[in-house]
Formats: sequence, C-alpha cells, structure tokens
Amino acid sequence: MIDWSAEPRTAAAFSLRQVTIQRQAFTLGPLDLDIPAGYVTAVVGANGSGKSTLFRLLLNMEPYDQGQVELLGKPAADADADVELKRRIGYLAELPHAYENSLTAEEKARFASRWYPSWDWSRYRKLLRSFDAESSDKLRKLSKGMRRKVELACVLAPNPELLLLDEPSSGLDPFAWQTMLAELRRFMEQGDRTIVIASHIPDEVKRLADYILFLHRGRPLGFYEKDALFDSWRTIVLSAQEGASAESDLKRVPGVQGWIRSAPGIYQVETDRADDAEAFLSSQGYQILSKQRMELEEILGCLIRGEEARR
Ligand SMILES: Nc1ncnc2c1ncn2[C@@H]1O[C@H](COP(=O)(O)OP(=O)(O)OP(=O)(O)O)[C@@H](O)[C@H]1O
Repeated sequence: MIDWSAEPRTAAAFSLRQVTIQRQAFTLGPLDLDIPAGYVTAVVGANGSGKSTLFRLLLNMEPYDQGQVELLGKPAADADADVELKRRIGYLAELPHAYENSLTAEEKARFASRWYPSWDWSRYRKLLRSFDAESSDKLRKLSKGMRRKVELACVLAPNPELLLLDEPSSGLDPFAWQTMLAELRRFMEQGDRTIVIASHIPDEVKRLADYILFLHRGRPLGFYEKDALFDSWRTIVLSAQEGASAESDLKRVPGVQGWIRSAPGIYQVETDRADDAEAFLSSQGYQILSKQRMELEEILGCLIRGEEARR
C-alpha cells in the first residue's frame, strides 16, 4: 500500500482531507486521498461501496459534511462558481441523463460544445466513427451500448485535463470495449491527462490502471500502485514435511491473508508480501510448489475480509 506521507509528492489531480458524507443509511469516509495527476486511477469496490458518491462529491453534486477537497489545485467548494474549473473536467455518469432522452447525439454534442471552449468537432466525429455510433435517432431510441458510445465521444471530444468515468464500459460490446480502451490510452499518451475510472471489470482495471483505490462500505481499503500490487499479492502452494507444525507456522507467514489445506501435507497461503513469505517458508523447511499472482477480485475479497474482521 502506498504511504503518501513517505512518497515524494507528485501533483495531485484531486486531494481529499478528512472528507465525510453522512447519510441515513450510508457513510462515506473519512477519506484522505491524493489522486496523482498524469495517471489512471481505478476505483474498485462492491456495489454500494461509494464509488459514484466519490465522483459526485468532487463535482459538488453531493454535499459533504466535513473535510476539504482540492480539485486541479483549487478548492472544490468553489467549483460551482468556478466555471473555468469545471470546464477542465469531463464526467461520465453511471447512468444516462433522462433530460437528454429527447435529444439526438448531434444535439447533445452541440449542447456540450457550448460548455467546453476546448470542444473539438473533428475529434468528436472521429470518435463516433471509431465507435461506429453515428445515428440521427433520439438518444432514448438508441440501445444502451450505442448511447454509451455517444456519451464517451462527448466526454472525450473536449480533451479535458481530468476525466471521471463511472463504469464507462457498461453496455458496450467487446469490440466497442476494445475501442474504448484504445481511445483512453490515446488520451493518456498526451502525458498530462488524468483518468479516474470506477470499474467492476478486472480486465479493464488491469489494462488501464496505474493505481488502484479499493473502497468498501464508504471506507478506503488501500491505494496501490498496480504493478506492485500484483507482484506482492500471491497464492503460494507449498508442501510440508511430515511432523511439521504447519498450522502454527502458516499464521506467522509475512503478509499472510489466509490459508487452506488443499490436500494432506499441501497448503495454499495467500500473502501480500510474496518475497518475504517465500523466504520465510523456505527457511522453515517448506517446499514451494508454485506461486501465482492473485486476481483483482481475490485481493479485494481478502481486503474486505480483513476490514470486516476489524469492525
Ligand atoms: N440518491 C441516493 N439517495 C440515497 N442513497 C443513495 C443515493 N445514491 C446512492 N445512495 C447510497 O449511497 C451508497 C453508495 O452508493 P454509490 O452509488 O456511491 O455506490 P457505488 O460503489 O457506485 O455502487 P455501484 O457499484 O452499485 O454503482 C449506497 O448505500 C447507496 O444506497
């Protein structure tokens, strides 16, 4: 997990300090986050963990009860008044806006182009073509995936500094999904852009993210550099010699998250400190049979189990 107090500070796309939203049935935070500018951060968590709420609070669509939010170097509380600040941000909501139902894609784009001075019509038309989403129908008549493609073209056309994407691939077919990944990578190639993406799709997170923020029940479970995360979280399969006190040794494995006995004398250990765990097990006389990277959902499952055990 990244300890920001020990890291050299890179510029933050946004920072949260002790931010809390208190609702009757849901609390978000307290959140202390620095989301680095110039990278893709994926926000990962189960349904209802607070991903969409986090996006909405950044845009002042969800009032927060405590704390400070800084967005692109400015206090986010000013964002309502600060039109220029909002124009530097592209936001793709989880669900389409009902008030756009009776617009065509062209009308929606014309509306958005008035808001964003950086709107690029040739870029918009190219995006629509690459998504194969050119249509003169009203948005309510488009399929879910077609409408998502139009929304993606609209959010990318002004080339904003910060893109907040809430489950952007929802409804996309596999071909459109590949196109979306390619377009988002192209967007990041500019070098000074930031994407924060909420996603339930492990492959999407693996392919796009530089950093991963895990949320659970409105609380952060950790903020990780992606490659370091997948390098350090492993399932190690080991064999124990007869008479070894495996069950007490396994509790002492560095970074142990859980373990099971899969066959007589064979154990599987999950750890978030793979190298240290391997060295420990070897030093205790265990034979390492295999090591596997853990999947994103397995890591999230371990983090949630740990958090629930602490509650
Ligand atoms: N309009 C609303 N009124 C009241 N509670 C809400 C509203 N929208 C969301 N919530 C609650 O806020 C919590 C967080 O919801 P949020 O939509 O942020 O989660 P999420 O992580 O984006 O979920 P999902 O993966 O299902 O999209 C949930 O408990 C949800 O019930």
